[in-house]
Amino acid sequence: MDLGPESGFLSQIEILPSLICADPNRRLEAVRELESLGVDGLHVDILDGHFSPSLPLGIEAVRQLRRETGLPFDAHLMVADHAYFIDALLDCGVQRLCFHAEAEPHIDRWLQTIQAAGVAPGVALKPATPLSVLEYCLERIDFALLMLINPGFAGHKGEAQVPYARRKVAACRRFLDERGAGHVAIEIDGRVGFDNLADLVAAGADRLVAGTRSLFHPKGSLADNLARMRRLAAEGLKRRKDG
Ligand SMILES: O=C(CO)[C@@H](O)[C@H](O)COP(=O)(O)O
Repeated sequence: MDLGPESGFLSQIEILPSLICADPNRRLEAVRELESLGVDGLHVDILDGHFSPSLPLGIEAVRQLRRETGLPFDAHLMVADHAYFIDALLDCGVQRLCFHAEAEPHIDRWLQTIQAAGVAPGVALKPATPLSVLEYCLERIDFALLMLINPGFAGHKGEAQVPYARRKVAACRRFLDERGAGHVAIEIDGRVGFDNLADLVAAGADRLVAGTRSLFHPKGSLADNLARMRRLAAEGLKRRKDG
């Protein structure tokens, strides 16, 4: 699905700061700074303490931030109850919305609901979930979100990226291309860092969820870290294009 320029998302490799990685006491300032730096959108993680073991950001916080910024919201549900959260996020005004295939027996129904609301739908997969789950979603989705860690915590608290991250991203790119679904973007989430992002882009990732190992890395400013991410993303894309 090509949403075109009205989707609000701009560049080829997108860098999407993960809101749960910003200092909760400075979240609004961080959003303002990120907007001034020209990021492509904000990644909005919603965890419910049930499907995923933490509760870092609530719907009301998302609603308040929505009023404060014109940046597109790229929402990622890691929840058990899709009826409540999909309705709430559509009401908040997000531009993209994905949910986990593992948590939903009626995937196609929710993709249609999201699409009918004029929002770009996506399906998210936990690390060990096979890509075959995407087979009959391809006509409906704008993106596939590949989690490269198990849903739960941003970097300071959680586990390492899975060792097969690059292999899964490359396999997903092939899976999509072989089915004529090259327009479906691959978004990657979980420990995307300065050390691995060029490789992951070279393997086929189009959208990078930027967290504690890159954009919010404590050693640099947001501006410096973003510039470094952009350089590495461009290097990875060149490698992908050069084959
Ligand atoms: O979604 C989650 C955890 O469930 C996180 O992966 C954040 O979205 C990004 O944080 P880093 O792993 O990049 O620190």
